[in-house]
Amino acid sequence: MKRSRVSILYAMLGLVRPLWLWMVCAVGLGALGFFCSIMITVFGALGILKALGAADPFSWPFFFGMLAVFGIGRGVLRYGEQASNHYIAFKLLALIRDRVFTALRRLCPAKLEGRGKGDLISRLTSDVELLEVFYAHTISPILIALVMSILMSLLIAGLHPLLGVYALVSYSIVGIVLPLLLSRRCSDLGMQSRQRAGAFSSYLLESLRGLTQTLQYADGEARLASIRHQSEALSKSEGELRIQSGKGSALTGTVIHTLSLLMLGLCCLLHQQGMISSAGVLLGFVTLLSSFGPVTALANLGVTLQNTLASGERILELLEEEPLVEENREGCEVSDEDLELTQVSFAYEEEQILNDVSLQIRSHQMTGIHGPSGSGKSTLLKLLMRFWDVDAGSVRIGNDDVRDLRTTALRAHESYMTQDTHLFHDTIENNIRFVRPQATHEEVVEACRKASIHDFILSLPQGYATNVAELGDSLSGGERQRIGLARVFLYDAKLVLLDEPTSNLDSLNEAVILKALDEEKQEKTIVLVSHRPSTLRICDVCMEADFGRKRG
Ligand SMILES: Nc1ncnc2c1ncn2[C@@H]1O[C@H](COP(=O)(O)OP(=O)(O)OP(=O)(O)O)[C@@H](O)[C@H]1O
Repeated sequence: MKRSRVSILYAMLGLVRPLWLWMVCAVGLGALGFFCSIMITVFGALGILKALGAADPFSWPFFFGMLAVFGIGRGVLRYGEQASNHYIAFKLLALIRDRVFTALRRLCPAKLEGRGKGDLISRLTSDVELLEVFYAHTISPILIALVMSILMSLLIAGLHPLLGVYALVSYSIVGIVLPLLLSRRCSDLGMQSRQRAGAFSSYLLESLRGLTQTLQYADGEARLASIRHQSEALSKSEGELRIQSGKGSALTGTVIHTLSLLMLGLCCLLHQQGMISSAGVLLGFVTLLSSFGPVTALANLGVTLQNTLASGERILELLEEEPLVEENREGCEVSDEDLELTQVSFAYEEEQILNDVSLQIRSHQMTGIHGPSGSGKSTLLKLLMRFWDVDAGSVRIGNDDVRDLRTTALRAHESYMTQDTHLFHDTIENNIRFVRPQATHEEVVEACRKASIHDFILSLPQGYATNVAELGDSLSGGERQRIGLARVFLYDAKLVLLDEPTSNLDSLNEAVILKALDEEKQEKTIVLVSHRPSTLRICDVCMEADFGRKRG
């Protein structure tokens, strides 16, 4: 659902509430800074009038003193404004990143499984970065422009009320009408550019991951052509945004100078009517001309705001996305009893994978599951982990539906080894220990012996301290699989779910691992999915995965 720009702005502004004092500070310092800068020009005009003998409002020492005060004040105040704005912006970016990571934890794994990882990375990095523009360079300029427009209109009205009204209208044209006009002209460009950047990151990441496949099947040219095409499309939408931005600046400059010239004409007219002095003509003209700074900042926002709002929308989408599986924080503890599926039906969108399945898995036994590829064996394990919720029927441990169990208790009770073992950029030991950070080195070694990976680790240059990044992709599928198994042994959960734990192993390593599993099965409930008869042989019971899959 595409949300309105107002609602995005409202949601983004809501985040600033806890930092409102800093915002007041930024606006106050910014407005004073602009005031100093305008006064430098106004005092310059007064100095010219004094030099020409047309007016003598102050002495020369006072004149130069004030110029120095305004000059130095402008610099110091601008620094203070920028410091406050950036304090707000970076505090908020940290808060937003924290919220995004919390949202990802909530959505994981069901909502993230099919999602482009590059797009997620682009949301987490460049989209969040772009919000810096909003928090540091958008909110306070709007407020500063408002304060300064009122203040300067009142000051100019001191010369003649009509001039004050004209100044207010001029500020409104530059600060409100122009930004609205410019932002409308490139309304969809910002979103299009952010979406293209996300899709491009996804494609690049995917291409890097599949580099060996691409090389083997000579798909390089086609990939390169697609990368070129996407890169050109992205440059095109960014280029169009930049063109709009250039056109916007040109239009703003023209409008400001036209309004200033009209002001000069109006001042001359009032002077002819005897309503203002000749000094008033120069002062009115110079004051208006030099005071467009705050509203010009807004005119330029018209284009950049589109990009910022597009980023804001992509982040809000992620923050507000409803998880498929709601975490249970107050449910009951998990009992070490039989598992039971009663009339379970489950589909990934249209793909019906389990259809009215009822089965029982006895505790303290090893249950083997085999069956054709795609029949839903891994899906069954994920339902036992409650990575997804069933569409109909129930998954129970003892008397409790898994939906009623406290999710953290369920995770502590279960250990799930997937078909791919992901290794983090860390030492081999830490890659195993992270499942139980308080485990001793001896416990890690013991788990590795059970997983038949201890001798291999010792053969590495730095043994357990070897960083997997140093090994690059050189770890074989079987070695990765055994590291995954070592994690399972170290985690020591009551319910162990193993998805093809031996598919990449030679029979010697398979035998060591099966022996270790066999020794543990008295105290644990083990569910083992495998295509290998040699692995299934050690199971107490074996069942065929006949789950009634239907194609949508
Ligand atoms: N996150 C998902 N979204 C949509 N479809 C999915 C998802 N995960 C799996 N599937 C589909 O569900 C079907 C069953 O997958 P599952 O991994 O459970 O089969 P399996 O029996 O374990 O297969 P294998 O023996 O090949 O590992 C497959 O067709 C798969 O494409």
